Amino acid sequence: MSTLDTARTADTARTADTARTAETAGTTRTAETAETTGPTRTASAADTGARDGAAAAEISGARERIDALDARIIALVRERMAVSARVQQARLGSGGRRVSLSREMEVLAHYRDELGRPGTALAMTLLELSRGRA
Ligand SMILES: O=C(O)C(=O)C[C@]1(C(=O)O)C=C[C@@H](O)C=C1
Repeated sequence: MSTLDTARTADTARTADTARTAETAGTTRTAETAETTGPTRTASAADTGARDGAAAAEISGARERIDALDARIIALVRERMAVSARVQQARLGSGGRRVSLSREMEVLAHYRDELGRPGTALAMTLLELSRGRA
């Protein structure tokens, strides 16, 4: 099995797991419930940088949502890498090249138009990951 195949198999399993986890987090755990459903303790001011308990609880809840969003983003990045690998294999298998510079310019322009200059950097990182040279 090639490295890409192995990566894809792992990706598929991880994507499904992460999607389920994110879904559960999104539907059952909100900023309001996070502090009461936490494992053993509520957020302290020291953990969050907040100066009172209410702010600490709000920050703690928001951080749980951010963690859930990050898990979904990472799953999507892995899914993107798997789809990109298929495109590259199809092109290489037909005698073409791994890289399509004109398509990369389109992807970069899309992210720049949506997110500005940092969007270009983000797209470059995604392309680097997707080309398998990270
Ligand atoms: O769209 C393609 O032709 C791809 O190969 C996918 C992709 C990408 O990840 O977006 C990856 C490599 C190419 O250089 C261009 C784009």
